[in-house]
Amino acid sequence: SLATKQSSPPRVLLSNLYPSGEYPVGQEVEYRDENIYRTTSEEKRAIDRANNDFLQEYRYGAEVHRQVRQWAAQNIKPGQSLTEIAEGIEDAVRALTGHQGLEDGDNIKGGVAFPTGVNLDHIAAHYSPNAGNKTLLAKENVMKVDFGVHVNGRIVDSAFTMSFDPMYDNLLTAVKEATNTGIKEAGIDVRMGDIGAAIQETMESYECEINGTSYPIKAIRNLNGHDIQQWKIHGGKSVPIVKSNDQTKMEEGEVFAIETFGSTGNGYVRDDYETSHYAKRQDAPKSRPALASAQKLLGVINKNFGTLPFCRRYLDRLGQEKYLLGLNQLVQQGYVEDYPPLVDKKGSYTAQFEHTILLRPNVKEVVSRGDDY
Ligand SMILES: O=S(=O)(c1cccs1)N(Cc1ccc(F)cc1)Cc1ncn[nH]1
Ligand SMILES: [Mn+2]
Ligand SMILES: [Mn+2]
Repeated sequence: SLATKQSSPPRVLLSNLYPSGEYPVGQEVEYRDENIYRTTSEEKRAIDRANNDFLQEYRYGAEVHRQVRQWAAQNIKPGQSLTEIAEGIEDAVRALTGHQGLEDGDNIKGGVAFPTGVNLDHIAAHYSPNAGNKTLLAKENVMKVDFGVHVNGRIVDSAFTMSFDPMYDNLLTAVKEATNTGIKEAGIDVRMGDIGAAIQETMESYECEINGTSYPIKAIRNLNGHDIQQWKIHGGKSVPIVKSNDQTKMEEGEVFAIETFGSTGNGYVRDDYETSHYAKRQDAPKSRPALASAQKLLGVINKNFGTLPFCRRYLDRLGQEKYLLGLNQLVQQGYVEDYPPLVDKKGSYTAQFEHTILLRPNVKEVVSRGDDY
C-alpha cells in the first residue's frame, strides 16, 4: 500500500512504512562506569555491526509492539470484553508482521509471540480469556496488558498497566519507576540480586490511597524478570524484583525482559482460575504421546507454535475441537507446561510495567521503549 502512516485499527504492514528496511533504534543507554570502555571499543562495535539482522528483527518487532499498544491504549474502554480487547491486539500484531497465523506454520516466521495477558486487579499475570469468557472491563479495574511480538523467533516482551480512575495513579507510578530502576541497574556483569534490591527500594518508597484506605506498595516477591532466547520466552535466568543474594550475572549479548509488579495485597502470588497459557517444554519426551488425540494435538502445537507459548483461543482459531483431554494429557506427561493465572489476594490491586532490553557489546538498548512508557 502507499500508506505513509499507520491505520486505526493497525493494518499497514511495517515493511511498507519503513521501505529502507532500517527500523527505529530503541533507547540506547551507555553502560555504567566499570564498562564504559565498551562504548568506544572498536572490537565491541564490530561485533555489534555483525549482528545487524538480529537487531533489525528486534527493532521491527519493537515498532510493531509500540504501534499496537498505542492504538490499544487509545481504544480500550470500560464495557469492552476481555476477548475483544485481546483479539484486537492479536489481529493488529498479525497484520503488522504480515503473519495471519492461519495456514500451518505461519506463526513460525513472525507474529504473536505468546498469549495476550489482560490481567485485572489482583490477577497479576498469565490471564487470557478462554472461549465463552464474558468478562467485561470495568472503570474500577486496574488492567495489565502484556503481549509479545516475534520476528524469526526474536521475542519482544513488553507490558503496561491501564486504569480509568486517578486514585490508582500512585500505584502505577511506583511500578513504572521501579521498572525504570531495574532497566537503569541492568548491565553486563551486574548481579541479579543487586538489581532486585534496587527495584524493591524504588517500589517500596511509594504508597497509595484507594477508596479511602492507604496502602504501602509491595514488590511481588515471587515474580521475576527473565532472559529471552530465540524462540524461548525464558532462557533460564531470572531477574528478582526484591532483595536477594543471587550472584548470577548478566552477560554480553543476552536479552532480558525487565518487569516489575507492585501490589496493595500480600506481595505474593499463587495459581488460581482456569489456565489459558501453555507452552511446549524444552525437555519434552522424545517418544510420541500414547493417546492419539494427544499425538495429533502435539503435531499442531509443533507446527504452529514450536516452543512459543500459546493459549486455548489460538487452538480454537486453528479449527481444533475437543482438544482439552489431549492437552491435559500433554501437560501430565511432560510435553507441555501449563501457566495458570498468578494472583495476589482478592480485593488487592496489582500493576506491572515491562520492557525488553538488549545487552549489546557496546551499549544497552531498551528496544521496546516508546514515548508512552
Ligand atoms: O512468569 S514467567 O513464566 C517467568 C518469569 C521468570 C522466569 S519464567 N514468564 C514467562 C512467560 C511464560 C508464559 C507465557 F505465555 C509468557 C511468558 C514471564 C512473563 N509472562 C508474561 N510476560 N513475561
Ligand atoms: Mn510480558
Ligand atoms: Mn516477561
